[in-house]
Amino acid sequence: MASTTKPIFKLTTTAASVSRCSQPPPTSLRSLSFLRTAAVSSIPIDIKLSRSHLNTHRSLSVKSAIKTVEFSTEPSFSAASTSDESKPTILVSEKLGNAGIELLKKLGDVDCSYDISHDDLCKKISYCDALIVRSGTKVTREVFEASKGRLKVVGRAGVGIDNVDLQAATEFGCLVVNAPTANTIAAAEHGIALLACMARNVSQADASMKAGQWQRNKYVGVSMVGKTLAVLGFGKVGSEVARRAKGLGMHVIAHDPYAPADRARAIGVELVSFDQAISTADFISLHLPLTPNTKNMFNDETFEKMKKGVRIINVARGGVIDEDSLVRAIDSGKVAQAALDVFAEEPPSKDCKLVQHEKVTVTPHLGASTKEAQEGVAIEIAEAVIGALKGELSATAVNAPMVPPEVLSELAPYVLLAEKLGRTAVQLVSGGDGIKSVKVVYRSARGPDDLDTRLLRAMITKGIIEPISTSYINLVNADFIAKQKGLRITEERVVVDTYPEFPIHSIQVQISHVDSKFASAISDGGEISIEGRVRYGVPHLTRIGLFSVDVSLEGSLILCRQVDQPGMIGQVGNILGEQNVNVSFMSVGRTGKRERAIMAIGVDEAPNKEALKKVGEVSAIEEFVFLKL
Ligand SMILES: NC(=O)C1=CN([C@@H]2O[C@H](COP(=O)(O)OP(=O)(O)OC[C@H]3O[C@@H](n4cnc5c(N)ncnc54)[C@H](O)[C@@H]3O)[C@@H](O)[C@H]2O)C=CC1
Ligand SMILES: O=C(O)C(=O)COP(=O)(O)O
Repeated sequence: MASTTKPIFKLTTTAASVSRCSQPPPTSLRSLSFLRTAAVSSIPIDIKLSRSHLNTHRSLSVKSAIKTVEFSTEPSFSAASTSDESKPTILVSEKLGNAGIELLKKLGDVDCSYDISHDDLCKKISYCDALIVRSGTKVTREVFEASKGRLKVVGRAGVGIDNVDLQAATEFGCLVVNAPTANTIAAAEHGIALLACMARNVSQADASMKAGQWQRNKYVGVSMVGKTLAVLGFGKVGSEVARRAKGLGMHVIAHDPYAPADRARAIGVELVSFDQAISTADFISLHLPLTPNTKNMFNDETFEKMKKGVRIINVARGGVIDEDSLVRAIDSGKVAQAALDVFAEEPPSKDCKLVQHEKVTVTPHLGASTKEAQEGVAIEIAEAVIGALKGELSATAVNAPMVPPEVLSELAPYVLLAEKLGRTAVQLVSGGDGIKSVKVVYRSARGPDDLDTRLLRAMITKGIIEPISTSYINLVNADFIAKQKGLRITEERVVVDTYPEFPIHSIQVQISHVDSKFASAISDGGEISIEGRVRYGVPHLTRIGLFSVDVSLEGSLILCRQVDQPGMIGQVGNILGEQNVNVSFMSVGRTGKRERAIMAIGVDEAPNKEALKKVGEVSAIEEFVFLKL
């Protein structure tokens, strides 16, 4: 079993045509919006651009993380690869619909180890690239640790992700995706089923008849029509419950601080405060996620505020109710009945008082369990996991920014520029107290609200941190790792008068409070400052400190500062040529004729020490630095 796969961040794209002018006119940008299928998940980047403007169909492959000092790249998994070795292993730990399993099988080896123990999960996980769970599997920090960095994605085949340690997932750079829509109706229908069942004592009467009784007087119920139902958590399930309850003739109110008022209005539901909701309702139906805020939200104090004889339905999460408090509230008569699909601990203990209570109707977490919902969820999660494994950014990512495909396609060339700038800037640092403060300035014709820079910031962070650490950084963990390392990244957006079709004109990276091994990279403010732009779809370095240059950020780079004079390019070129080092780009920026100049030389091969020594010995060269991009 190959265990060498690493998180990937992969953008795969083909340029139909690219203009050769330095700033392609707006029309050619449209042909540059070639990244429709650009995909992002994690590192390293592998970008392939077909440069058809050269009419050679030469494939330009930019492997970003391959030449750094402390960071070696093991073969990265690519879903496009056909070799079995690179097939991902997908562990499915709970029953998943067949349609989803079939989809997964097309991509990788699927191991259906249903109801696997936690210990066995920890043993298996280091061979798995993806894990698919429902609510029964606890994906703890231990699981991520045991995965040893191989696990790239956890797919939650359903909505609630309270059984996944999101913080640990993020720290380990593991994407978590869920399937948030396919079981909404099933859960709402189950909520309504429990509501009606409870109001009319269906389960109790059924059990009594099966025990040979005929107790018509004992099981007189209450009517629903005209009663007030408070929906707590007016999200997908909550609003579908509300819609159905309206159909039953109920007066529906809801509490949800984040719910849009127009959705409530459209369904005919009044949004009210928490206290108003719980104190006026005859029935309360819970549809909140389990979070630190909602844990034990229903406790002695909240039950006290409720109307005497209230009835409670919980199809959300057991943990939002303090179960001992609920038992007390039922026994005191404050709560007349409860209907519960979910429990703080699942399955609950055999002697769980709520399960045994005659005023409580229970089901074993069946909210999502309809054939239709399970097939839907299976397909939804399989597609999300497959996308993530292929390197696409998921629309249902739970612990990473969701970048819409159209934004992603626009930003793709700038993503590479961002990482290269970060990588270049960090190599210019020679000392100081470590890198603590980085400022990124985006120059763009677009207003600040029209530019989503999270992806770029993540890649700059990756470029800065990876060469100086052993961490693998991707969109999921970039902000976390930066924070952990005490790295403060601030962003500034400057509106410039240029083509608005281009999302970004230039990106500038400044590192302050550090010394530089190349003094010319220090700008007026005393910080290391470099700037870059995308030209012909390729990242270019356009400024170092106070000097303008124009050199493609590919391969390696030699930066020399010299007194501007004839013959310099020839001298350095000869030294490199003697060592068979191919020069790909050369650019000179100077403060004025015969004054200080910076020569930026792009080289395909890394020059050996002897060549670099000779470059340093050229008398007019005052300082130089060699950077691996
Ligand atoms: N029993 C079962 O089998 C199923 C249970 N569920 C659970 O149902 C719950 C709701 O699921 P969805 O509607 O799909 O999620 P959702 O995310 O669409 O809705 C949750 C709503 O709760 C609101 N909310 C969050 N904190 C709140 C607070 N403190 N007070 C009031 N409202 C708050 C949010 O603003 C959101 O609108 C989740 O806990 C989910 O896990 C969902 C499907 C099946
Ligand atoms: O989607 C949810 O939040 C659910 O609670 C459904 O859970 P399940 O997938 O049936 O274990």
